[in-house]
Amino acid sequence: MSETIDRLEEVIRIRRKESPKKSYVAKLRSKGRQQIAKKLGEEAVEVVIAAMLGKKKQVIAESADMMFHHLMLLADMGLSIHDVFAELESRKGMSGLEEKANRKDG
Ligand SMILES: N=c1c2ncn([C@@H]3O[C@H](COP(=O)(O)OP(=O)(O)OP(=O)(O)O)[C@@H](O)[C@H]3O)c2ncn1[C@@H]1O[C@H](COP(=O)(O)O)[C@@H](O)[C@H]1O
Repeated sequence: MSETIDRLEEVIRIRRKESPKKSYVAKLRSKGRQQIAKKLGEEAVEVVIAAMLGKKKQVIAESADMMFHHLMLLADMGLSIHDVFAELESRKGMSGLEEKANRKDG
């Protein structure tokens, strides 16, 4: 699982520098961060719709699209999914309700 993510992060890092004519990653990247973020939002909505319809296969496919675009957005910001994993790790053992109560303003 982590290997798949690591491989994909590496592919994205390399493909970002390709010609937009040859690579989807390069093409979307050339449109700017707003477009990457927009695409992530669209894919997330598609996951939600598939889930509401109870379509498991579609949820899997749309989740893959969403995760791929999330990795692209993180890469565009000089971040890695491992930064997100570290944040999740730091929350270990803390109830979501407790975390919410301790939150200042985000
Ligand atoms: N995992 C993915 C991946 N998942 C989704 N997508 C693309 O994300 C897009 C999702 O958009 P939509 O579903 O809305 O379909 P669309 O109609 O093409 O969307 P528009 O952008 O045209 O609006 C599609 O074009 C998919 O091909 C991906 N494109 C690339 N990868 C990986 O990235 C690697 C490098 O890709 P290139 O940069 O194209 O070489 C590939 O080998 C794959 O491993």
